Amino acid sequence: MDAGVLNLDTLLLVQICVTLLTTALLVASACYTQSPPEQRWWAVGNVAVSVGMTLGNFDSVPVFINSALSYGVIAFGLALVLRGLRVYCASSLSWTSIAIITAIAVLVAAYYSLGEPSLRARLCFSGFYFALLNWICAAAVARHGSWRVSGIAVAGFTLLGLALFLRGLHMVVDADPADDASSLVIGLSALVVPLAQVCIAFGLIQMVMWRYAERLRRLSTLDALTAALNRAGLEVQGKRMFLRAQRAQRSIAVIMIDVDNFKVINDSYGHPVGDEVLRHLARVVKVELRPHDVLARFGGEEFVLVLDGVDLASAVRVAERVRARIEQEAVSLDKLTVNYTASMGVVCSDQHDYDLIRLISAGDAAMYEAKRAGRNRVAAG
Ligand SMILES: Nc1nc2c(ncn2[C@@H]2O[C@H](COP(=O)(O)OP(=O)(O)OP(=O)(O)O)[C@@H](O)[C@H]2O)c(=O)[nH]1
Repeated sequence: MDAGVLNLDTLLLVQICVTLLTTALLVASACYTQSPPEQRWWAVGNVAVSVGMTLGNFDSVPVFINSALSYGVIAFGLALVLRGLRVYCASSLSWTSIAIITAIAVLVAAYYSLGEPSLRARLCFSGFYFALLNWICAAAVARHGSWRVSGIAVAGFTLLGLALFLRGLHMVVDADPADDASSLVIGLSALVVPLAQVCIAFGLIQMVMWRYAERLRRLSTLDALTAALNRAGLEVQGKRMFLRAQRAQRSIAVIMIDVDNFKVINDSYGHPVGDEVLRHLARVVKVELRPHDVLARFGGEEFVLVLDGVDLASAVRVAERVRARIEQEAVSLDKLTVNYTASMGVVCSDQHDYDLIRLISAGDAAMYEAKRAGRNRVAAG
């Protein structure tokens, strides 16, 4: 296939249009008021790459501008994209590193355009250098998180790097750098580059959307006041825990916790203090939790604690520890100090089978037993 069939000028135009479109896509999504910082780096980085590519395609401007300056701006843009990726991966890229990445591009391109002019050397360098930067971007994302989330972006950066690398390699091997139009490799890479750019833009937006959806999903299962699970979260995680425990024939215990005379606390000190009591209770219980245990706010001032692989006697000991800590620790808010207590009902799958709903209602009954017996105590059911 002759590269002329691919019409190099048209492909170049397509490449610039796609760069502008993907830039617009990234800028538009970054304009959303709560856009994460990485998205803004990607948008600014893409703008810089677009500007650099446009500068590089002006034949009428001095050679320093269409080589050194345009290469510098493209490298700067890629470094900003890399910074965004590092921010996404909870890390960063210093301004010194960004300056070094940019300076290398400017200096080498300036050397081959002003010092020792060589179009071939300049094109080789740009192919290899930009390929390397894209592969560093691919590696930064690939190391972090799952392929389902970042696979498209990694593929895009890898593909773009490969197209640029082949372009550079082609210049080393046999091309006449002044005669791009006759080269199949150049034509094909001009076709692959916009494809990879679209891949990268969609991949980056997908990464952010996925994280956003994850955050919403997590928030929808959490109680906003105490950060314990809410009932929806308990249903999902509790069921999973029960299935795991049943399969492994492990006992599972449920502790129902209810603040004593909470209405009196609210009425005497006000709702903000009542809220602080609930937050305090959740904090105290969380200290006792192992990573796979679950705490949920069941309603008002009632909490459920599900302990995996724990028998009734051990669960009673945990409940007793939590009860004692609650009794000892005072809650302070706005110069007010309040002491409160809680009653607890403890039940275990050994006595009541592997059924979350049944265990919760049996635990509730045991907890009311504790209330009837005088509150501030633990009752086993
Ligand atoms: N501050 C605050 N109060 C809440 C919240 N949810 C429910 N309540 C209050 O919790 C109180 C529960 O009162 P009751 O059901 O009578 O229970 P109690 O006073 O703790 O009495 P016993 O359980 O018998 O010890 C009610 O006054 C509700 O308004 C909340 O999120 N914050």
